[in-house]
Amino acid sequence: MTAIRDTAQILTESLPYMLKYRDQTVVIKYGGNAMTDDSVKSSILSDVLLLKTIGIKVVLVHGGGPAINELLDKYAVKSEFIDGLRYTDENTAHLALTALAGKVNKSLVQDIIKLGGNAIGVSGIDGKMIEAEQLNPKLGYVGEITHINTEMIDRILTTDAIPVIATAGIDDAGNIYNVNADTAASRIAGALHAERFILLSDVRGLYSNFPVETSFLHETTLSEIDNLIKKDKITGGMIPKLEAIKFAMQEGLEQAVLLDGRVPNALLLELFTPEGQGTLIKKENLE
Ligand SMILES: Nc1ncnc2c1ncn2[C@@H]1O[C@H](COP(=O)(O)OP(=O)(O)O)[C@@H](O)[C@H]1O
Ligand SMILES: CC(=O)N[C@@H](CCC(=O)OP(=O)(O)O)C(=O)O
Repeated sequence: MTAIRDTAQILTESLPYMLKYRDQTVVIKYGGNAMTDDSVKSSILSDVLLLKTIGIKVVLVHGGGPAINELLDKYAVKSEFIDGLRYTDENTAHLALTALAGKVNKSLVQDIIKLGGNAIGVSGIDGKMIEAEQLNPKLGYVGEITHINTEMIDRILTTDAIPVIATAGIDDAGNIYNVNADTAASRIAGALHAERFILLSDVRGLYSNFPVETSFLHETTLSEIDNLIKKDKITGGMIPKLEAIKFAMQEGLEQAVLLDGRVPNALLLELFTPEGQGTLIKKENLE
């Protein structure tokens, strides 16, 4: 009986948050290592489906670095990263699109349908959703995003299906670009004026002295992040993530959350409890 009462209490306490986010847009970036474990994937997708079911306009943007690596290995194509971005020749750009828009995107759609929901998977090249140009000749077909067309996402959001977006870019000449999924997701969240933008990763959030647990930051600002980067307290894959967020904030995104996708029901705990779980990044401290 107590357990049932506890459940009822939890549901009641989450009501204000459910009402807060109903009809609001929540963009979730899913990628990296949080993708490789099937039980983690299933927990994340069932949370995503629950958000959709209670009336949140949820948009799932995904990467899939490990799936790209696997396909490149299969064809014995070597690849290297320069400052966190994969050097991409034309063949690699097509293989990256195949891995992301084919394997990863369709398996996410399949899993959402298996859970009882509905999803429409599209890539950034469809409908010119993600327009891009060459970022740097040294990186080959790595794209710099020039424009996000939100029309198709808006249309899917009027249906019962969750938009699932594979991040690839295209230019008017039809060249396909490999774009960093954190960057693409940040730009999509900015263009949609999302109420919440959540980046799922395999770390609890941001630390001022990684990995010292007591240095975990529940909340931070862009200027604090700049200071930490200057002091070399933020390194590796976290830097492009934060740069992507910073850029999107300059374009209008209000906030972003770094969240550990490995924690069961991380999305529900983040959105529907007062404490939150990850690191909330704001433009500036308004107090
Ligand atoms: N200050 C920091 N706080 C948190 N993580 C950090 C920090 N500095 C570096 N990192 C590293 O950044 C990693 C997250 O980036 P990355 O592995 O690229 O994520 P993804 O799961 O999207 O591939 C963490 O696993 C951690 O090793
Ligand atoms: C240019 C570039 O580096 N693109 C990434 C795209 C995938 C990605 O970003 O996926 P994750 O979110 O899983 O890391 C790549 O080729 O790995």
